[in-house]
Amino acid sequence: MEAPSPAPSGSVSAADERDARLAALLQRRQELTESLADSPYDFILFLERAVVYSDLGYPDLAAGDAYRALLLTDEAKDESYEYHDQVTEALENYSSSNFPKVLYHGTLSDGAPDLFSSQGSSGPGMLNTLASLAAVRCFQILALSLLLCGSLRSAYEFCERGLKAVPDNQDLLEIKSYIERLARRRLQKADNEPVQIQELPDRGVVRREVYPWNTYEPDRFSQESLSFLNSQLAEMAPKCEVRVSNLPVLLDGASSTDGYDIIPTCNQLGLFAKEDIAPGEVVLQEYSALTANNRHKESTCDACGNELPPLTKLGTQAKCCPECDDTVFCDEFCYQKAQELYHPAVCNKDVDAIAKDPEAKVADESLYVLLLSRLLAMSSHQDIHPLDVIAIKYIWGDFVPPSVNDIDLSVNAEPPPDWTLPFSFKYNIETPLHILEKMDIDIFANLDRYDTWVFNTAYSKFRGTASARKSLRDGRPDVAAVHPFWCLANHDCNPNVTWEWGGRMVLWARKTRVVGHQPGGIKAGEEIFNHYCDVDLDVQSRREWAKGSLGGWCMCQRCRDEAQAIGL
Ligand SMILES: C[S@@+](CC[C@H](N)C(=O)[O-])C[C@H]1O[C@@H](n2cnc3c(N)ncnc32)[C@H](O)[C@@H]1O
Repeated sequence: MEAPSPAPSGSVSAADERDARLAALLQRRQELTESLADSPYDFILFLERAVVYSDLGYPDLAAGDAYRALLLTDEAKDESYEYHDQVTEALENYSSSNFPKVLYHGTLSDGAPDLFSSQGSSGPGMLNTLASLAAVRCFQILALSLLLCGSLRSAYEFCERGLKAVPDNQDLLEIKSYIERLARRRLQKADNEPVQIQELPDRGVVRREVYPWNTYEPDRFSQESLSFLNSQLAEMAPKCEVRVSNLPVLLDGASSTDGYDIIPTCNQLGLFAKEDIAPGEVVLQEYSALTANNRHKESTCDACGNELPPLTKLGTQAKCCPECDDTVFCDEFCYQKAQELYHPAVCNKDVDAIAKDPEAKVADESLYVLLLSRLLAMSSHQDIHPLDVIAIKYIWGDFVPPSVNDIDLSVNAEPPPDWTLPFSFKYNIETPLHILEKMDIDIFANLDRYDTWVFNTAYSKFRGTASARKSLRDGRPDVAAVHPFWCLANHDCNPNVTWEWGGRMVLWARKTRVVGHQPGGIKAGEEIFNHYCDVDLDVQSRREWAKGSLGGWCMCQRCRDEAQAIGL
């Protein structure tokens, strides 16, 4: 075999071509985002950006844009709708001689030619033609993108809605058969067995990353970030400080490195003792209003998530919001915190029932979307970008580099294993937009704050850091919270602290350590190690658990020693 000849100088390698294509797509995305800031009701721009997202390999973001475009096509068709006039104005420059290229996609009107030809090529007729064609394009992008994200039931529903308008549309028919094929494979059904829509899985996974255009992530290791975090920490944990911690790289599964003296490590943040802390002493006490409760009309504080105080003969210290009686707080402190941080954005806005009392199988999802809802209320009330809300700004979302997430874009490709952010049309796109609309936020004109990628970034930060409490009645998770300082403490299966969440999240120095029942207490300079799992479990169970919750095989000293001792 001949050795490959070196590429002639000046020739472009495949990698260079790929990089150039990526750069051009990112540039186009930026331009379209800026155009949308100027003309937020132009559904053609949303569709164009959806296509760019698809080409970049972000089908979830493509679905988000196609869905906003679809909502705007409805606005265009009905004069009585809220944004009808704005859509009409935004689209007045399109005409039959300046027809949007994004609508030249196959024969969008297959099976229903009259639907489009009879509507006209100027004025309101033109608007209707554009809206009808764009709606079909939206259905195609939604169906295909949601299929790629694994949200099969929603993909199928959009296919069906599209086929109702254009029954012979080839793209939609093909996508429908792909969905059925994939569903049969996932449900382990034979090729000819019918698939019922209700049985289609709707939960998939998408990329979990700092998007290339996300300028909101701080450099968490910079002196500026550390100083800010430590100024905030001073009151809740006076004997601790935030520092860079060197942690083992988590592995995907069993490895032979348990006995090694040196294992691969990476830098993250962690909490450290600045002074000696005595056994049993409180290490940290943190208040958070980034909480969620998925039971409608439950007796918990709207702000901190704690059980409301009981009614005594002298009454109760609980306090209702004077404007919306259904919202109750533990006491004056929680009421004032809510007023300061989020409540005016949702007061009397009819958001209370959204995502409440869910079926058991989506109890977790409902808590995450309710945490997002609280974050959106904080962002709106504090008039800042959601990713600048202090409660999440410095949280690391266990992101992986965008290059690791790149995909094969063919319809037959499975999501690659590195996609780890749970996704569904309902919780990542539809419900957040519904919540914003209830809060009287214009979901088109405020795209810079409330774009789909912003929701995904917030979800990445919640997953892995939110703590949940289970109901004593039925064991379902019904209250959740994010405590951004508590969650800076890393995990160890021989922890030196333990935690409890009531109205505050509290960390205590353990009186006795798990390994060898050594006395507790933490020396100045030592790292604070919390436990994310039940440390009484055996090493195998702890490591299985850690794969889901910590992000990989736990490599703490106790796990490595115990695994080596039993020859795992
Ligand atoms: C709740 S955060 C802890 C704070 C985090 N280190 C930071 O920089 O913000 C949980 C993440 O920290 C890392 N982590 C925590 N404990 C660890 C350990 N014992 N070994 C390796 N990584 C750990 C994992 O990446 C995990 O997903």
